[in-house]
Amino acid sequence: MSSEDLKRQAAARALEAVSDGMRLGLGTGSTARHFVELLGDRVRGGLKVICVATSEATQAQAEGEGIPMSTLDETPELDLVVDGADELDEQLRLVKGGGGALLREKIVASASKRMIVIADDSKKVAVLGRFPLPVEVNPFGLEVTRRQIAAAAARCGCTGELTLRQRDGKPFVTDGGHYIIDCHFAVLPQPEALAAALVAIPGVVEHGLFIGLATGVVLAAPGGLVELGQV
Ligand SMILES: O=C(CO)[C@H](O)[C@H](O)COP(=O)(O)O
Repeated sequence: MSSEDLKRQAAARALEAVSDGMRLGLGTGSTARHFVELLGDRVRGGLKVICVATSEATQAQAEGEGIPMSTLDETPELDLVVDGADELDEQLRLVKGGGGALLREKIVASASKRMIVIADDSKKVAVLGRFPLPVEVNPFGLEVTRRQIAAAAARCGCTGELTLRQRDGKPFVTDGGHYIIDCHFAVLPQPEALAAALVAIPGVVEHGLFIGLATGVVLAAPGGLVELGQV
């Protein structure tokens, strides 16, 4: 079974948690893309939902599927967000932002009663950190912020290369107009302490550690689906 098949299976399971009248957050990335496609089928079949996207890319996909879309200003309370992740652990702590949408993803997740994460089982790790931690930063004072991230991380037991994310030879720019520094720490021994240290840095807009937000996880493995938390 291909990795895309596994992602679609996880997406299909999450769709079972959706019912008529729900206000939904739509995640970003290749796994969330399957969910939006499957949701589009259900909407065309008569399901009534209103949705908020976590990125311009997802907004465009959802509109193309004919899914009724809203904004967080019009719909500030959501019932459920379904999103992917770059890494997750047994405690449902996540690393997100591989697709660069972490800020909107976190705002949408914070507005939602429940967050179901969908992924193939390669994303589950014993200790977070194998996937470089994305940190969204203001372009102003980039080098100051980079040094402050390195110092704060070292106090939390994390060392490694900090690289400015690039696309086509230029800094990658998020939907919010910010840059992303990818932190290659290999392990994050104290995720909560690191999260608190990063948000205290003035130039840091947001970081990719999602702690206390996911309420359920659907992992697709070749042998079947594995669920963590409440799905
Ligand atoms: O955080 C994200 C985007 O900012 C994605 O959810 C994450 O990168 C997972 O993507 P994929 O489903 O393509 O593996």
